[in-house]
Amino acid sequence: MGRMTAVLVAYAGRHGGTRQIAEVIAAELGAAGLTVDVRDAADVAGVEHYGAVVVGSALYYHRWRPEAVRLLERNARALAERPVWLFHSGPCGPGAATHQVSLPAKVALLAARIDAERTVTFGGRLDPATVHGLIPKLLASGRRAGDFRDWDRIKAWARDVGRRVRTRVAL
Ligand SMILES: Cc1cc2nc3c(=O)[nH]c(=O)nc-3n(C[C@H](O)[C@H](O)[C@H](O)COP(=O)(O)O)c2cc1C
Repeated sequence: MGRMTAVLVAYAGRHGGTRQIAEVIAAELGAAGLTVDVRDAADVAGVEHYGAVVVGSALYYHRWRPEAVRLLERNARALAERPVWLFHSGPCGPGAATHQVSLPAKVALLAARIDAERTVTFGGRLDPATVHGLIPKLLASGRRAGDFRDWDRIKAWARDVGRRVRTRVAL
């Protein structure tokens, strides 16, 4: 397996829900025969070693986490030379499974610069026990409380990415 088949899956979140999505994506890509690194976006020094990159962020107040935005900003040129897939995770409650959220404006500009693939939205997880502060507790209450991550959908998306990586990246 050549160097260019290595894929980076970088994530940013606050309560571990997005990290677990990144890990499941990485496992699917690994099962497809790709070499995969899964990293906290804050720990990514560069993307030059990777043939393709997946970047995912949790949504907080309609924004991406700053670590994920910084990764896109700092590596925009190198990312533009590679296939890049973006995902975000957030919607909770009724309709979470199908709700597609558009990219925050700043991230949309970066995505255009990078020529990223179309972004996918995955449902999120809201646990009233782990969020801190009055507004977060309110947000995490009632019908929005729970785990709305659809693992089958996430895995199917990852398998599709894997297929595309294999056809687009020079082996
Ligand atoms: C304070 C707060 C604000 C949030 N804002 C949004 C939002 O604007 N859009 C959205 O879709 N989800 C929003 N969510 C839901 C989170 O994105 C969801 O809980 C996600 O799974 C968190 O990922 P993490 O565990 O990786 O931090 C918010 C959650 C909290 C606690």
